[in-house]
Amino acid sequence: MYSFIRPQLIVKDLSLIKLICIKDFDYFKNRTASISNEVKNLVWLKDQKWHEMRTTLNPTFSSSKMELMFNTVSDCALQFVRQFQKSHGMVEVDSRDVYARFVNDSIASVAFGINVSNCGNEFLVTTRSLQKSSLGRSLKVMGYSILPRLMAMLNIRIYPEKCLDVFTDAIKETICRRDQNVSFRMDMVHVLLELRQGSGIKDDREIGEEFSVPDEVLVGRQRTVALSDEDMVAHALVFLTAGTETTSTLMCFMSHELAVNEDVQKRLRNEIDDTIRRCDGKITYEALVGMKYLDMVISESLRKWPPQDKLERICGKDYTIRSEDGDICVVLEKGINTVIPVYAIHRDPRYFPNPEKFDPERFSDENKSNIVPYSYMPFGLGPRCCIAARFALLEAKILFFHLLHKFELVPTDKTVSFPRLYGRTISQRSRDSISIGLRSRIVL
Ligand code: HEM
Repeated sequence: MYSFIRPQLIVKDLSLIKLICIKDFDYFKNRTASISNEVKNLVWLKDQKWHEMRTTLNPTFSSSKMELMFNTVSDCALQFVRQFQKSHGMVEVDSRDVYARFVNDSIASVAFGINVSNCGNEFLVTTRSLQKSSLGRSLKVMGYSILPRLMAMLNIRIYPEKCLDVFTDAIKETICRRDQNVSFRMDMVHVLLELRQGSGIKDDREIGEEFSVPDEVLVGRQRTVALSDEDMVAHALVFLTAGTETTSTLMCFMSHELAVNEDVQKRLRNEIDDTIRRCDGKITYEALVGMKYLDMVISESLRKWPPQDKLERICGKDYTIRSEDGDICVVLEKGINTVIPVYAIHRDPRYFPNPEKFDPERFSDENKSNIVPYSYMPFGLGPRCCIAARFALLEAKILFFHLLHKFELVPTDKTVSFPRLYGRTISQRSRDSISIGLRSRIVL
């Protein structure tokens, strides 16, 4: 999209990728998604401010916070599964649509503290309108990334004011209720409120149990800035926009792979049945994160269908890359856009033999050490990697746990063998609707 404005360099060399994303981070600025503290216009934070905000927000997504949010997300997943249990026989669903609804509900629930099914349609309709891509909005986002000051001076808004009012009212109402102790729930609003009040920050356990979570998520744990109510609205909105399409895309493609790979689905269902038996019928957080095959299936879905198909970094200063013996390899000029083609690397047979095959075994304990460093990056790399990787994995794991406990996923007449992708969207989306049949299981 930006290639006609900035020269682009497509980087496939893994050592160069490491350099751009991790090592020489100061030279390479992020290009796409970012945390923002400006609710009206999605202004990317400048480096120092970004760093302060990122270290402030990191604890929101630590493993210990995920454990605390587990019940809230699990309730959303159970509610989602129950709606299909009401129908008899096989239910055919357009998975893109139903997962988008689930992810919306769960992020609304944890980031805005509201129960979508109780709060009427307005929130949902507004969220949908926010997520519809339009040329006008893409141009505004582009304008903000190129000329942020001018765009702000002209008071050009990325989101319609009415739409922002709905979100602002929703979160302010929740903050008010929580401040007055009218309601309590362990969710992102609660963690953000703790940050605002300066309590509960010390973070503790940071275990990268899940294979897909990049270690760099652990970068910087110090809280450095105080949050205002306005900041909280902005963050909730960024979480909603950054987290919905990516996570529902993962769920969509994972469903497809499970429906067409019966053996994988059967093995996963056996793991689910064993786990629920061991937990006396009620899944716990420890049991969920201990499910190895579930983690392997999700990791392989993210390998074959990475929801964000490329990473982008702009070179912030003229930069010379030298080989180990000092020879000049590449000279990058300030302003060049380096693009890391995640999708292409994930399907490169040098790193993932037989890449079209959906094979969770690549991520088994025995095999995962063979994965070449920097060849697998569904959540990005380095200090700018996805802040909420753990939350996204939690949502996907708990959803598939409850879904496969009650249903078999089967192909329908409309299921295509090889979903085609849109070429020009930010996250990887299927051009064909991904139709899945949900056939009730007899659970003993
Ligand atoms: C399967 C689901 C998801 C995938 C595959 C994904 C992927 C990514 C990627 C590739 C990046 C850019 C990393 C880089 O440039 O190195 C990113 C950034 C980001 N993601 Fe995610 N994401 C997912 C879910 C979520 C969720 C659920 C949320 C929020 C609740 C979220 C919030 C963010 C934010 C705020 C950033 C910007 C971080 C920063 O600027 O420091 N993502 N994500």
